[in-house]
Order: sequence, then C-alpha cells, then structure tokens
Amino acid sequence: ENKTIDLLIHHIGLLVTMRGKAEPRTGRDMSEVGAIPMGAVAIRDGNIFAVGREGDVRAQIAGMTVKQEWDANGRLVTPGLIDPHTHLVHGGSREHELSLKLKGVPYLEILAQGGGILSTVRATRAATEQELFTKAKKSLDRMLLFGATTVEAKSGYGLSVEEELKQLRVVKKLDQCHPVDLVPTFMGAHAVPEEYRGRSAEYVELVIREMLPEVKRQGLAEFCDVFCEHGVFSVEESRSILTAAREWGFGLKLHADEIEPMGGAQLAGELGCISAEHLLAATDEGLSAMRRAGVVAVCLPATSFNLGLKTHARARTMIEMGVPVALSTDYNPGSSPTESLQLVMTLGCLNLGMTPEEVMTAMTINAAHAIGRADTIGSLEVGKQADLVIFDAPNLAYLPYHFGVNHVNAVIKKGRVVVSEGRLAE
Ligand SMILES: O=C(O)CC1=NCN=C1
Ligand SMILES: [Zn+2]
Repeated sequence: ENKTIDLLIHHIGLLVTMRGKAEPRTGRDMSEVGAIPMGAVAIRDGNIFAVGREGDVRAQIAGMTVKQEWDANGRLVTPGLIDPHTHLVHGGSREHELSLKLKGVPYLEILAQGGGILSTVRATRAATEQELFTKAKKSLDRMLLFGATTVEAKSGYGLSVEEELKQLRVVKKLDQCHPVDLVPTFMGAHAVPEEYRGRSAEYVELVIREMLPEVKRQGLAEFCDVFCEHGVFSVEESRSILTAAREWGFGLKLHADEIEPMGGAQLAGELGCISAEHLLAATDEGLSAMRRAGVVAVCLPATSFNLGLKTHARARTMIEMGVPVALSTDYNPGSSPTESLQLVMTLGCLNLGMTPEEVMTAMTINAAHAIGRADTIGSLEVGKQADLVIFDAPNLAYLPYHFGVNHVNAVIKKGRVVVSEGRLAE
C-alpha cells in the first residue's frame, strides 16, 4: 500500500542534495551543491519519496505511516559518495616498491623492470577466485565505512582471457553480495604481460579478438579502459582497442596522459569516451577536445600525491574551460593504495585547488556521470536511489579541512542502514 514511509531521516543540520542540471556539472555549476539547513529525507522502497526542509517533508508525508525515524542530530548529510575509478580486485601488495620510490626510481622504470603492474599480475594469477574475493571484500568494506556507496572496479591484473574473466567474476560476485553497488570495467589493456614482452601488437590482437567478445558474451563488464602511456599502449593501439570495444557495445574509458603527454586526452575526445583518467600531462588542446565531446575528467590526486609528483591534474583549468571534473581514489596496490575518498577530498582541495563544494560535486553527481549512472545516483532528488551518508561534521568544508580521519557516522544504501556509529551494520 502506498501510505507508508520506510525510513524518515530528520533533524539534518545541513542537507547537501546536489540537485541541479541533468548533464555533468562544470564551471560555476560545480559550486551549486543544493544545500538545505534543517533538512529531512523520506524514503520508500529504497528510493527518495520526499527531500527538503524538514517542515516541508513532514507536510508531504502527513497521514502516512512512518516505519522508522532516524535522528541525524544536526549532522551533515550528503549523497552517497561514488568512486568511479578503482583497481579493487587484485592479489598481493607492493610495499617493497616504497624504498625504490624513495631512491627516486620512476614508476614507469619499475614497470619496465618487470615490477609494478606486472608484479601484481603475478600475484593475481597466483590467487584463487576465493582469495581475490576475500581480499577485495575487505577493501570494499573499508570504502563503505569511508562513505562510498557505488564503486567502479576494473580488471587488468589477469592479462589472459581466463585470468581477466576470473577478476571480473569476482567483481560480479561482490556486486551480488555486498551492499555497495559495483560497476565493472574490462581493462585487459592495462599492460603487456611477460609472455608477450616485445610482441605488444599480438597482445593487442588477443585483447580485441578473444577478450572483448568473451567479456561481452558473459556480460561481465559495462566499460572498457586502456592504459595509454609511454612504454605501455600507444595512442594507435589504444584507438584500435577502444574502437573495437565500442563496436561490442562497451562504454569507453581511457587512462590518459598520466605521466607523458601522449595525446590521450585528444583521443578520449575523438572517441567520445564517457571519461578520461589522470590527465596530469594533458595539453589545453587535449582538454578542449574532451570539452567538445563532453568527456568527464576523472582526477586522481591520491595517485599524484603517492607518486611524489610536483605537478597534479589541472582541475582548476578544466573547471574554468568547461570540462566536468570527477574525483576518485584510483585504489590500486601500486600508485594509489588507499580506499579513502575523504583523503581524496583533502588532496582535491590542497593539490588540485578545488573548493569543498566542487569536491563534493566531483565525488557525487559528476562521478555518477563518469560511470553512466547519473539518472539513479549522485544526488538526493525525488525518485533517485536513497544512497546517503551522515557525516559527523557541521558543514562541507569541515570534511577536507579535518583530514586523515573518518568522519562517517552512518551510511544508508537503497534505504537500508548499512553503517551506523561508524561500524558496519550486521
Ligand atoms: O600501478 C598499478 O597497479 C595501477 C596503475 N595503472 C596505471 N597507473 C597505475
Ligand atoms: Zn587507474
């Protein structure tokens, strides 16, 4: 019967709705967070029934039965955070690379020596599906505890048909049994595996002729991503892989201009990728090509921080040029071993020069656009999924300002309390 509200969250000190335009936000729109003092959210069947000032919400649900009331005690409420770029499923860890990094050995040098991604490939191939699942679930629990309610997860540490499918099956199983929604991305073109060293053209053929069709047939990924980088996959190789991926119906993503200005941003614009990632070395013409095609720029400040780089993605330029900006952890065992989107908030402000409002836009509605889910998540509006975070904070600026700790008090996923008092609900 339609006279019931399942959950009413009230006494919200500051309710950040992110309501606004349907398309990816950029320019001044990134500062419009739709904040409402003394707010409330009424939830039914996992979706938002009413949202706004508490008085208005209570008037809209007058006469209806409210099954559960949740007192936010004057705290800050935002949409569930979205992490649109992670390498969640992987074996092993790479803390041994820290000493190399401290000695100044560059990331691509470690990879060229057969370390980096390739050492994670060895560990991932050696792990069973169950071991990968158990390890990834621990990280996914941590992401949820830090406020993430939807997470994109890439393959790319298998680098053979069977091993790539194994990783994607783990993503699917996590999506089925964990409160956090997972969005799978096939990234067989993450690196050229040892057994194809010096034969990258043949490996590209394996990706195109064997992996893409099989991943599609088994419905194990929505997107295809490629690491377009010096010594990994060239612009031409990236173009042929993503062109084939588009023909198979995958959405397109591209790790672009992370370290060298390869022209990855231009390629992302040319192909109409849904998003392009990293972009530290992207040129103005590359960013213009992205703007013209509406490509979302996913900036990864935890990665450039962890790589000890002096330069970071030019998020301010992107926002002023009209390129929509999203943020992500880039969680992976090499270049960004952190599950904390709250750390990314601080780095987004301090290293990318974004405001707290722009950071929240980048971590909610724009991140939703980067994974093609903006019609169901990313803002607290009537009819959208009831995914939200209750933070122990008085306002938005407090989150990036008070760094290195977890401010999450509670998380609601599809109308269900999945974290309360900072702990996973059973
Ligand atoms: O290093 C890794 O494992 C992940 C990565 N891919 C591209 N950049 C970093
Ligand atoms: Zn990445």
